[in-house]
Amino acid sequence: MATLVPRTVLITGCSSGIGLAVAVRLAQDPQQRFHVIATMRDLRKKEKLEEAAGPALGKTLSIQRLDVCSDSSVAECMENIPGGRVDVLVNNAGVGHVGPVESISVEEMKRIFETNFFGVVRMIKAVLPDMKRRQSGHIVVISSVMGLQGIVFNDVYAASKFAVEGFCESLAVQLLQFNVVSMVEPGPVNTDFELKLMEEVSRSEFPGTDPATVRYFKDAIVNVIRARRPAFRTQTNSLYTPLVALKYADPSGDLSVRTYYRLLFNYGTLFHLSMAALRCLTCGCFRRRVTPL
Ligand SMILES: NC(=O)C1=CN([C@@H]2O[C@H](COP(=O)(O)OP(=O)(O)OC[C@H]3O[C@@H](n4cnc5c(N)ncnc54)[C@H](OP(=O)(O)O)[C@@H]3O)[C@@H](O)[C@H]2O)C=CC1
Ligand SMILES: CC1=C(/C=C/C(C)=C/C=C/C(C)=C/C=O)C(C)(C)CCC1
Repeated sequence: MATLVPRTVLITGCSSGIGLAVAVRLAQDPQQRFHVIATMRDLRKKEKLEEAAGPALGKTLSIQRLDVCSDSSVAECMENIPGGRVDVLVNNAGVGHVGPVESISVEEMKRIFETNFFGVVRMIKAVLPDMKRRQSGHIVVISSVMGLQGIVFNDVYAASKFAVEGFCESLAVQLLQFNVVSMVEPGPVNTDFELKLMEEVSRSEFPGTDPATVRYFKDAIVNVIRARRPAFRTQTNSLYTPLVALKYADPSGDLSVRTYYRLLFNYGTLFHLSMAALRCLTCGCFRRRVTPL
C-alpha cells in the first residue's frame, strides 16, 4: 500500500492553550500523518511547546515565528515552508476582551479585530491560492461560541468572532468543491485565554471547564482535521446547541435574548459558576481563580 505523505499543518498561536495542545496532539499522531509547523509571535515563549512536544520536536513538529497582525511576518513564514505547501491551516491565534463598551476605546477595539478577524483573513489569503491550484486543502478556523451568540460584556470580542463566522460562511460556499473550510466554536476551554484576559483587565476569574470537556474539545479539533468530509461547524459545548438554535427559531430575536436574560439573571444557582464570573465582570469581586489544567 502506498505510504501516505504526511500532511503539512500550519497552526497559529502555539505558545499556549489550544494552539499548543493541538500542535502537540497532531505532531504525536501515532501514524505520523502530520508535519506540524507550530507558529508563535514571540519565540522567547517556545519552551512550553518544546517541552510538551518531547521527541516530536524537530521531527514531526517545527517551530516558526509568525505574528498574524503583520503582512511581512506572514510572508516570511510562508517563504520558510518547503514549496510553500500548506495542506491544513489552523487559524487559532486570538485575543479576548471584556468590559463595558463605554470604557473601551475604538483603538482598543480595532486591536481585537486586527488579531481575531484580519489575522485569520491574512492567513487564508496566504494559503488559498495554492490550495485552489491543488484543488485540495483544509482551512480550520478556531472561532468561538461567541461567534454565534454574544455574552454580556464580551461585545467587541463577540463581534470579532461574528466577523470570522460571516467571512467563513461566505467563503465556504465558494470553496465547497473541495470542502476547504471548517469552523470550530469552542467555549469555555480551560487555557491561558482567561488568565491573559484577567491579567489584561485585572480580573481574576472566568469560568473554567472540567478536564473531560478539555479532552473532548481537543478530540473535537483533531476529529475535524481528520474527517474526510468535516462538518462546517463544530460546537464543543453541546449546551450551546439548543441556545444557538433559539436564535434562528424566532426571527424577532426576542426568544433568544429573553432566554439568555433569564439564564443569566433569574436562574443564577443553575449557572452559578458562569454566573458568578459573568456577574463579577461588573463588580470585579472575583473570589476564586479557576486554575487552568
Ligand atoms: N479559552 C476559551 O474558552 C476559548 C478560546 N477560543 C479561541 O481559541 C483560540 C485560542 O485561545 P486559547 O488557547 O484559549 O488562549 P491562549 O491565550 O492560551 O492562546 C492564544 C494564542 O494566540 C496567540 N496570539 C495572540 N495574538 C497573536 C498574534 N498577533 N499573532 C500570533 N499569535 C497570537 C497567543 O500568543 P501570545 O502568547 O504571544 O499572546 C497565544 O499563543 C483563540 O482564537 C480564542 O478566541 C474560543 C472559544 C473559547
Ligand atoms: C454555558 C452557558 C453560559 C456561560 C457561557 C460561558 C461562560 C462562555 C464562555 C465562552 C468563552 C470564554 C468563549 C471564548 O471565546 C451562560 C451564558 C451563563 C448561560 C448559557 C449557558
